[in-house]
Amino acid sequence: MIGTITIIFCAVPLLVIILIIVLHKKFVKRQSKYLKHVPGPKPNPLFGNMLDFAVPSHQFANVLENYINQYGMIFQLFAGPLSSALIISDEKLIEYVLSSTKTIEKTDHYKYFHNWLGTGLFTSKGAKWKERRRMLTPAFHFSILDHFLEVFNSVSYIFIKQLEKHEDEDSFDIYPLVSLYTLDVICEAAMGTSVNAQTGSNSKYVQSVKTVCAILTERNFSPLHTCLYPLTLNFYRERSAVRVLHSHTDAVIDRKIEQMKKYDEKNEELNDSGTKKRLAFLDLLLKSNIDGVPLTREDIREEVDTFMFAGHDTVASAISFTIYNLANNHRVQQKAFKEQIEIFGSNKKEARSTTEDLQKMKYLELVIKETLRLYPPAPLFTRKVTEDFEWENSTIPKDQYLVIVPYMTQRNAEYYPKPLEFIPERFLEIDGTNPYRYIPFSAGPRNCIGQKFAMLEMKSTLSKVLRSFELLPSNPHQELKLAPEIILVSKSGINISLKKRK
Ligand code: HEM
Repeated sequence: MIGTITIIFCAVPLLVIILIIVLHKKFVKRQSKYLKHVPGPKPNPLFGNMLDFAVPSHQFANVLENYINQYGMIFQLFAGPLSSALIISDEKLIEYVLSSTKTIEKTDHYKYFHNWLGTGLFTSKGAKWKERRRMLTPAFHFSILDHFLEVFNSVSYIFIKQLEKHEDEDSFDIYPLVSLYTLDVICEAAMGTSVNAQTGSNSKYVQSVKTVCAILTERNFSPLHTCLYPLTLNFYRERSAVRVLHSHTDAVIDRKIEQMKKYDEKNEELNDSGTKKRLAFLDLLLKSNIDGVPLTREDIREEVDTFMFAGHDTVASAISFTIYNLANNHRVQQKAFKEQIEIFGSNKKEARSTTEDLQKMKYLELVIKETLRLYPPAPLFTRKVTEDFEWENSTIPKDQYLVIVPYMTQRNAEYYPKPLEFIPERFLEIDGTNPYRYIPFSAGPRNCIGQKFAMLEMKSTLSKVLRSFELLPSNPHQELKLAPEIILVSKSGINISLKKRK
């Protein structure tokens, strides 16, 4: 009896492994038929090339760099026995992929976001994505974004107070503070309410956002991410955090609907005290419709939640790395500070930026652009091929996964001389080059809808920081350990030091 059980226990896994190896061989044969001119490392029958990524996440970029040195800017990796992806940092193929309707769909990895975001703009596809994109584009028009300046100005006031607590410390990690700040900004902008993330008074909501973002990152890099996920502790932690997030958003929507009922069309731009009302994306969503049909409560919630996710850690990463670069490049900081003095005068540390002020910050814009080149907040993103297409003697087949890697493209010495040096002025001289070598906000029809909002937020925040503090390198100096997770982060923190300006 025991002998029979032992045989079954040994035979079943063995058969499964043999089956996987046979299927893998067939899959590799199919791939090499289509992608015969695409190089790449030989895959292991059970793990593909994933064993090379069994290193801490801050070493992923080195693994990719070694591959690029060996195989070039388009190569194939196997993400397991039966799944392959083309890893692309070549500007011409990026241009094709981001412009073509044959590659507009996102991969199945975006399904991980469905529990929280449903199928809002970031995760939807096909006709639903098209309708939503058309409906939401006016909400990001420059004239409407003007309303958000007031949000940036008032929330950054608290941010500066939080930074003052770290004055004269030799070294502190600025990222967690910036991340709470951008969460406050996006909550006010998306929902028109404050969660006071910086001062900690609505910590249940804030904690749930942080929990879900951390679990999503882990899930993207864990082998337990697919069918085994419901057996993990994270599954239950995510479920309970998402419940908190949804009930918060629902309550805000209900309150907004009640408020809107109170005001007639004539008064709707005014609040209780008769002053101009702050506009939130939610106000616009409540007035939106598709072909005359208003959005349902669930439709609205998924878009508000989408902005919450897409619009907070991306901007936090960008602002933190820009502050780091300013702190570590004295010449650049001096030039950026001089520009601020020219706009505001020398005794206007607390002055609120107007649209005209922000337009004048040309050098600060170059500093931000150069930061997004070296430290793109979305270091890679993926697409799925929906129809075969030809590329340099290969057929890229339907269902093929494509991984676009701005982090590598934007550090390529062929595209950017002295690629690892921080030189904002390089953006004064790049006219005429292929725009697809610079894609921190992606490009084409599925690019970042929040790009202008993000640029305004970054400029207005950094202007305030530059006018309030001299930014200094941390002491002792701490190397960044860059990890291209969903968002680009530094595993060793983004450490700087601050001195209050007189
Ligand atoms: C520095 C800040 C930001 C960066 C670098 C950034 C980058 C990106 C990138 C690379 C994509 C394409 C992702 C993909 O294809 O999977 C994207 C999409 C998107 N972003 Fe941003 N983003 C930023 C800020 C924002 C903000 C502030 C918002 C909202 C207020 C936002 C909302 C979105 C949405 C909704 C999408 C999906 C668009 C679609 O699929 O049609 N982003 N972003």
